Amino acid sequence: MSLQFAISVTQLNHYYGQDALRKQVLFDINLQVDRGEIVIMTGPSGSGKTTLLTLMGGLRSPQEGSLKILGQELLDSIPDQMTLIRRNIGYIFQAHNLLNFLTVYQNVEMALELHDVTAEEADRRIREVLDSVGLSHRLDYYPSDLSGGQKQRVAIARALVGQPKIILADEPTAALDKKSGRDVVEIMEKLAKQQGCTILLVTHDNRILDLADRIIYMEDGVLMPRAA
Ligand SMILES: Nc1ncnc2c1ncn2[C@@H]1O[C@H](COP(=O)(O)OP(=O)(O)OP(=O)(O)O)[C@@H](O)[C@H]1O
Repeated sequence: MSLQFAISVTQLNHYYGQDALRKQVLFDINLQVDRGEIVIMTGPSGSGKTTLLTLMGGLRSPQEGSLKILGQELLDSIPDQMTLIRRNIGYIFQAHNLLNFLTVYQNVEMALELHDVTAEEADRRIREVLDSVGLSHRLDYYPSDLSGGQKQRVAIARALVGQPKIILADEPTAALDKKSGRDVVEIMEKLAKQQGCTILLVTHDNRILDLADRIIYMEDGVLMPRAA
C-alpha cells in the first residue's frame, strides 16, 4: 500500500512547452521513498532533478503517471489538496529565499504562520530550532549580517520549524565551503532523524553522499539506482 511510503512515483513523465516545442524532460520515473529515509539525487545539470523535486513538492502539476505524497495522489488533485500537501513539506533551496527585511527569528516565525499553534508554542519551537542549528545568539540579526553557512542554517530552521514529514532540498550546500556544507547537511540529518522526517536532497556535492541511506542518479530525464 502506498500509504507506507512518504513518496511514491510511478511511470511519471513530464514535458515542457507546447506543440512543436514540446519537449519531454522526465521519462517513466519510478521511485518509492520510505518514511524516515534520506535519499540523495545526483546527476548532470539539466537532467531533470529540479523538475522532479518541484513536482514532488506540489509546486508544479504532474501531467502523466502517478505521484503520491504521504499517500495523496497529486495527479489531477485540486489546488486545496495541493495546499494541504505543501504544509507537510519543508523546502530548502540554494538561494535560501530569506526575507532581508525580517530578522532571523522573524524569518523562521513566518513559516509557522499557516500552522495552528499558539504564540507560546510558536516562540518555543522557533527558539528551539534556531538553537539546534547553532543560531540562538543571532535571533535579532538580519540575513545580510550572516555568512552563507549561517543563512543556510536559517533556511533549515525555517523548513523544520513546522515539523514537516518530508524535506525537499535542492543544492543546499552549493554556495558553501566544505566544512559549512557538511555541517548544514549533518544538522538536517540529525533533526530529521529526531522528527522521523524523510529527506530528498539534490546535490552535485560528492562530499556529502555518505550521509544518504540511498543514492539515486538522474541522467537525461531517466532515473537510475546507484549503490550507496
Ligand atoms: N520552465 C521550463 N521551461 C522549459 N524548459 C525547462 C524549464 N525548466 C527546465 N527546463 C528544461 O528541462 C530540463 C531539465 O531541467 P532541470 O532544471 O529539471 O534539470 P536539473 O537536473 O535540475 O539541472 P541543474 O542541476 O542545472 O539544476 C532541462 O533541459 C531544462 O532546460
